[in-house]
Amino acid sequence: MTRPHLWIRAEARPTEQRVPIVPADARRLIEDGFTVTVEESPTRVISLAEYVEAGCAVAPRGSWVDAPEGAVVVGIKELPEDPDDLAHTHVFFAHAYKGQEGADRVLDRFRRGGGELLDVEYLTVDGKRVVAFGFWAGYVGAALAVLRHRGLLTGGVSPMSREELDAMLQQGPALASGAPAGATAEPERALVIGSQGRSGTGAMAALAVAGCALTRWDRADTEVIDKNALLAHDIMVNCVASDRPREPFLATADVDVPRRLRTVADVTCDVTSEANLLPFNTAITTWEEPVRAFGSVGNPLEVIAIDNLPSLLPRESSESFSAELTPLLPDLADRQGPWAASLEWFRRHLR
Ligand SMILES: NC(=O)c1ccc[n+]([C@@H]2O[C@H](COP(=O)([O-])OP(=O)(O)OC[C@H]3O[C@@H](n4cnc5c(N)ncnc54)[C@H](O)[C@@H]3O)[C@@H](O)[C@H]2O)c1
Repeated sequence: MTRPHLWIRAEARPTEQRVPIVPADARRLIEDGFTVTVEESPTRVISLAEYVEAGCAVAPRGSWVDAPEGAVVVGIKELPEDPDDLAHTHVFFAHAYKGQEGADRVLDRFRRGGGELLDVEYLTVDGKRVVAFGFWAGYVGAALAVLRHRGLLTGGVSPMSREELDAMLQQGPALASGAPAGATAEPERALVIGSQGRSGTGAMAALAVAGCALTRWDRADTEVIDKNALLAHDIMVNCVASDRPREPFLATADVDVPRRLRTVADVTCDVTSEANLLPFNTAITTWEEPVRAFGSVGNPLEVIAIDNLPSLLPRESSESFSAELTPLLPDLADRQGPWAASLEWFRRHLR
């Protein structure tokens, strides 16, 4: 069976520490007959030595442009601006099929160079995505909401390890001011909407580590939205994959009513979409300024809507992404299964 040469490129973004294939999986692929080359990278969370130990060849950063014909270049986020023409097969998240900014230029680069895009977002089986970062997105989003609620998130955020994050979560809920000595703090009430999905599962896991009292809602629980029940939580995490407009979970009018709810993590980040289920917020927040406040000073509703949450836990995100991608790679040479589905999207958009 043909095994293509996999070329793990260095990520172009200076803040991106993730990698699509981790050394343990690279080793398995090499044992299975693949050749794996890994580029040097100043940002990757995993050291080059671990790849060398696994049997990978090493190449300079950005040398994929001269990779042998037939090599498949694997990355996570966007390619660098150069070169103009893309001649290889590339596996990454290109965000090129929904009219996104810069999408035409990406497709033009493939058109001119004769290369091929196998976008990870479109690797599907029976229409369902098979490689995604959802779990860790939900985990980090929920964790940041808890830390904010406890007064432990006051500035920007940057990539960290799960151990660091969990250690902060395990400090437990803050005691109310004026509480008597020896009193124990009540766990925060936290609601996850979309709790059965990938990010919802991750959110539930982080909230459990934090010791919160959990409520989980999925589709059946939001057919009729019990607004009073929703507002009686301290923390809400929105993990819903929503593709059409419907009754919002929280409307602008809900921001100014008396409510217990104070902190929202919008993992979904559909902030500019007509499917936005939290329409009082129309912009993402950032690593530098993760929190935006709505409502009055005495009754704020604080929202965290960071759209690159998995990059904040680069090692765990890389490991789970690699675990999902690696079993698909034996079908890559023949463009079978999910590869055929992704290739079909590319061909349709290249016309
Ligand atoms: N912020 C980030 O960094 C980041 C990273 C990854 C994914 N995401 C986004 O998070 C969202 C969820 O992704 P996922 O991988 O967890 O999706 P998923 O398909 O695994 O899960 C979505 C869940 O939402 C539920 N759901 C759908 N409509 C609902 C409704 N009206 N009420 C209640 N539940 C409903 C589904 O039943 C499912 O359980 C997507 O919009 C995705 O783009 C954001």
